[in-house]
Amino acid sequence: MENVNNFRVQEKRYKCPGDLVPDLSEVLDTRDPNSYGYNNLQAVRPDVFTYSKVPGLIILKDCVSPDLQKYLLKEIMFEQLQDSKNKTNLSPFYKLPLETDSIWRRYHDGRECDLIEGIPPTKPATVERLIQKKLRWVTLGEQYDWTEKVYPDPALSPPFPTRLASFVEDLVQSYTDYPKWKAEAAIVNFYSPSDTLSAHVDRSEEDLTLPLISLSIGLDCIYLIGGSSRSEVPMALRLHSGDVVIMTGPSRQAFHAVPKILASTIPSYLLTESDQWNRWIQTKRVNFNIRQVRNS
Ligand SMILES: O=C(O)CCC(=O)C(=O)O
Ligand SMILES: [Fe+2]
Repeated sequence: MENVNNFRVQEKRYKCPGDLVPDLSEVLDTRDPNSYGYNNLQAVRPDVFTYSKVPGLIILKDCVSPDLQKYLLKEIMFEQLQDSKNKTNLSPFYKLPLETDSIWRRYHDGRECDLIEGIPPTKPATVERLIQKKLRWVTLGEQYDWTEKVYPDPALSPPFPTRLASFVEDLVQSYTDYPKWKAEAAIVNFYSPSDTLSAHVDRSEEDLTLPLISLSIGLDCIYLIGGSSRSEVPMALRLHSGDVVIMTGPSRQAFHAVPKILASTIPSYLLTESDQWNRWIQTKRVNFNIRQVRNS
């Protein structure tokens, strides 16, 4: 049965519209010792787990403090998003205002009804719609060229945010065999409850054995990770705000996907800011996917 797409079967099982909740009875949850597969977790240290069926995967539960989570979200929304060197999925389609007039700042200042001009044939859209629905990713540091499928000249790229870099570099140093690993590029993914990310392997970096870091803030999600082919049945893992996953060893080149974002799971510590902020984060999962691009 080598060519049965077992990954697809599991994606379909968890994918469901908006606020609906799929059957979670076969989802591993590091916060619930009674959850499916919990007995296959090995605790390397308290709150640091490996999982026998996905060799190389390291799960760091609750690894990002609430203060650091808020700092990282603000760094992205207020600082990185206003820099035209950081590409977003909106960049080719809208005339995005930048710096202190950025779409986030307008949203945050109560100007969510402002219309942002589209680049023809794209029609204009409100700040509200761009921030709440259409913004799906922004890239940091070395900017991947999705058309040419390359990382362009590093000399032209904006600097990688320093606090994010040092935080994840310390994690890679502590938990993997790659002490010199450097955070050079990141894609920050924004998901609402109806958004998904389909099965893929990240293959654009020069050395595909170097670890890849995935840091999650906001709503919980179901993360699927399998093996080197789509025929392998993936494990389903519930990720919470503050969790980090390190894909190293064989898991670095394993198929993975996000078939479901779980509505109404926002931790209360993320809801202590302005009304606009709270209204935004309440329906978002923000994932920082961080890579070393160059062969050192
Ligand atoms: O959102 C996630 O947890 C995964 C994102 C991902 O796999 C990617 O950006 O390549
Ligand atoms: Fe990925």
